[in-house]
Amino acid sequence: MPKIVSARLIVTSPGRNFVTLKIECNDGTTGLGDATLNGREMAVASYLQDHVIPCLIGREAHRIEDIWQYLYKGAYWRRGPVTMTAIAAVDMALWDIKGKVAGLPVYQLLGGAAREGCMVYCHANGTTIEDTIATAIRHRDEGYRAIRLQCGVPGLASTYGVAKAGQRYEPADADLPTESVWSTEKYLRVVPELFAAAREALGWDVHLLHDVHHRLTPIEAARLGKDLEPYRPFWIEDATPAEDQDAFRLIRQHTTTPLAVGEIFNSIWDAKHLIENRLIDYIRATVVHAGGLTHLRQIASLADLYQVRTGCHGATDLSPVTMAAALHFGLSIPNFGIQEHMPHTDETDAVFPHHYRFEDGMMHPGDAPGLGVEIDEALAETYPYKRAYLPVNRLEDGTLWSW
Ligand SMILES: O=C(O)C(=O)C[C@H](O)[C@H](O)CO
Ligand SMILES: [Mg+2]
Repeated sequence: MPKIVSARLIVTSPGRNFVTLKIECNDGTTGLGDATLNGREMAVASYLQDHVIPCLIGREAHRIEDIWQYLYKGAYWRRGPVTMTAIAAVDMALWDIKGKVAGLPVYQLLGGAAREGCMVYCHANGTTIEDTIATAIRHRDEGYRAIRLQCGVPGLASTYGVAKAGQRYEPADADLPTESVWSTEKYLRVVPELFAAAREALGWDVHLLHDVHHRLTPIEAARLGKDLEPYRPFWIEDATPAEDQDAFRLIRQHTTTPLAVGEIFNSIWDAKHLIENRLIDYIRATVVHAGGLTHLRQIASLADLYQVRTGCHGATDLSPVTMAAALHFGLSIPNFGIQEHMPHTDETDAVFPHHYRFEDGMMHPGDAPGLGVEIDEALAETYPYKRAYLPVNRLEDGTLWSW
């Protein structure tokens, strides 16, 4: 049985910040786990460095469930994004090690392939409806079967999900948070127009998605859901902040547009009420922020009982280690729905060489033993950490709002 002899953190910023945990065993096997929490990276790094790593040394790497329980129950203080991201990093690294020792890709350890690949959705965004649709057409021609549409809102200087001209979309800004201005009224006018134009241009053979990003009240979200119904969206995401879980009951009373929630959830307890009351259709909790494969498996199993499918978060702040873990997971579970795919920069891909691949609208984790991702530590060292934050949002009168 391999025993853990060392664990260390690699913090690197090849275009954006990533925190990676590398665990090494006495037989020389190593495993990687993603510990990135956008805008709060160093909190997780410290949690791991100061409080988790000392407890790992000498443990049997194959005892994944026991180590998970030890870190969760043993901390006394349970749940929360920092704790659960730290536990997730350890969990991913241990599955990686188990796969490498077994000579099997992680999806085989999780039960084997339940489908040929994981359908992914990409992002099309633009400052205007026309730009957004031009990008969506390009993505459809690249083979994507599902596309998320976000466009600029006339009258607002910037909008969530929309890149600055000529740049890739990356929400975290260096140094201190930028402030953006939000108007629900202006937003609610443009989104139905975007979807009408998209169906006109793209037809009906491609899934269309949209992220509201926590900005609407329940009744406004209900109106958006109704307005989009004629265009059959695959889902609207984070239609209202999910701390208020009964709000989703109100949205449901008004619309059949499917609802996706959960990218900021970190535990099964965040998702239980929404799933058991059939208030959502897709659960977006991820490997990295929801306690690793060990815990996400429990969330997905609960969801499966209620015909809720997965739609895991996959923005660029989730490292290639998480992307690989998500694909092993998605390939193996019965109730996979869709996986978000926002390709990383070339710099990030060079730091994290990987085996996952995109083909014909689907992604596959590859068949390398373990997760199938490595880290080029020498290259990682050339990209030092840079403090960065997500923006904050205010209404036009200055009231602080959800971003
Ligand atoms: O990808 C999505 O659906 C997002 O909402 C992206 C988030 O804003 C981002 O991951 C925050 O770190
Ligand atoms: Mg989102």
